[in-house]
Amino acid sequence: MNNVGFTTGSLIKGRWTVMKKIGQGAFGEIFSGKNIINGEQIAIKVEKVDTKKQVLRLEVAVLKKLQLCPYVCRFITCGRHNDYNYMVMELLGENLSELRRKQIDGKFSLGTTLKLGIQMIQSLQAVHDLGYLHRDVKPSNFAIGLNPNKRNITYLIDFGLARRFVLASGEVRPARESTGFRGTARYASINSHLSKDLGRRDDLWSIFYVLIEFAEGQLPWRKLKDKDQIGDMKQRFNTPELVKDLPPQFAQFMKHLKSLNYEDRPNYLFLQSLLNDCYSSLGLSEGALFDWELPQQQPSGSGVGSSSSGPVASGAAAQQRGLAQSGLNNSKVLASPSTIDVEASGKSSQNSKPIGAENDTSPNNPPLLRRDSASISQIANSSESNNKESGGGSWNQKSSSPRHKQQQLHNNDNQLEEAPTGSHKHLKANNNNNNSNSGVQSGVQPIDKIELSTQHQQKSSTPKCCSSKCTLM
Ligand SMILES: Nc1ncnc2c1ncn2[C@@H]1O[C@H](COP(=O)(O)OP(=O)(O)OP(=O)(O)O)[C@@H](O)[C@H]1O
Repeated sequence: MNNVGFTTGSLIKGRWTVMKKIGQGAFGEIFSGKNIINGEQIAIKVEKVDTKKQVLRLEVAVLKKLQLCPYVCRFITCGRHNDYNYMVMELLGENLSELRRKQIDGKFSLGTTLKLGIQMIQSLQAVHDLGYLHRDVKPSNFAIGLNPNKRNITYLIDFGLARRFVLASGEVRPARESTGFRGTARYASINSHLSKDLGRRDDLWSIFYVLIEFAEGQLPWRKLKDKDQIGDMKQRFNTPELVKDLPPQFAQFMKHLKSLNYEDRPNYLFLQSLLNDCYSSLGLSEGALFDWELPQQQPSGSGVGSSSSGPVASGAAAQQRGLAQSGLNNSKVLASPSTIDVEASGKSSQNSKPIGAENDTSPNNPPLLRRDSASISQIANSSESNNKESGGGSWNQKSSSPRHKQQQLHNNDNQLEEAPTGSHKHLKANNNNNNSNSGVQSGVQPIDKIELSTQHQQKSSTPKCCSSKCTLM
């Protein structure tokens, strides 16, 4: 992309100075920058105004509506500068694809994988409960916080392929007969390969594949480029064989996903409980550090999130990592988990804090959920499982998380992962079949219209900072 108008030193609206390019996606470029008035570090996503398939408008619309979710990147403002539309947002740290590639053997420890899985499920649940599908879940679309005290929080980014899946009535939109492929080939669900309309289950399938890659360092179809071949291989591996080298909870995870129909609400709590149980069986403490917080895994400084997580006691931390990597179930080794946390991270209040109740989604208490009484089978059989969805918009708006309060106050592994394919970018032959069997149109234009036409209904949750300024809106 010829980025005239967005070069280092450019000043946007007299407030945002552009620093350096930090990301290149299929749909635009991302720059780091700074608010010259208050010094806040920011990220700016830009898209040329004459780009054939513009997605920033949709992304802004979705991101604004998701601002109450503590696991979604904070939106700051948007507008137009020279020949570019831009969106200013919170600057995050490295994405999970970059972090995985920095690990020994290109994989995360099982402990880190499980904790990431729990956070990722929580963020997707929040998005779904607000009535949206993400449709491009992949490691590079999750980034950790930039500040040292947020490097244990994973934020979902990139809503360029998001889609509203509920009608104004709150019911799930009827599935379209054929929609074409949506997402990124490596992580897309089999349904996407089959051109089926995507539902909440499909975002969870992508999380499932992501977690396998995190834990094993690879997926069986990693070397394939052709999306149809990848789809074929996913079908072949659509059995517990895919997770035979992982703890049994992964097979149970898969079983639950397989049980879901298009319109079903996944049992997010059950899936998190599985990961939580697996984590407990490793004997790791709730406050255990993520792999990148451990001393030998400090970022090299090349990424945007190169902050240190504080002083370390390398022996304890390395021991923790070794245990997690090996998957040993030896709780005695970690007999003093809080000591390890305190020594290793220097931020004990956060990492060694007991985790709250199952529905606690506080970002400062993110890694695990406590399952005190209900057994997994009880949870699986609860009313949350396989219910027919009756409405979205149930994100916990009473969240007392600091992030939530803050929002109210002021409001690539891309070569490896491949670029996303979706309605915005690859309007392929399948679009001929995009007519809905329900009369709901498909493709980017109708989706945009739906997104934008629903804006006013949700205005109360829209940050004030941009309501009048956003030329994109
Ligand atoms: N707020 C942010 N802070 C820091 N880095 C970011 C931020 N937003 C995006 N990035 C970086 O830029 C990369 C690309 O961003 P994004 O996914 O939004 O663009 P895209 O054009 O939609 O990409 P893709 O084609 O991969 O879907 C991300 O993987 C991430 O590394």
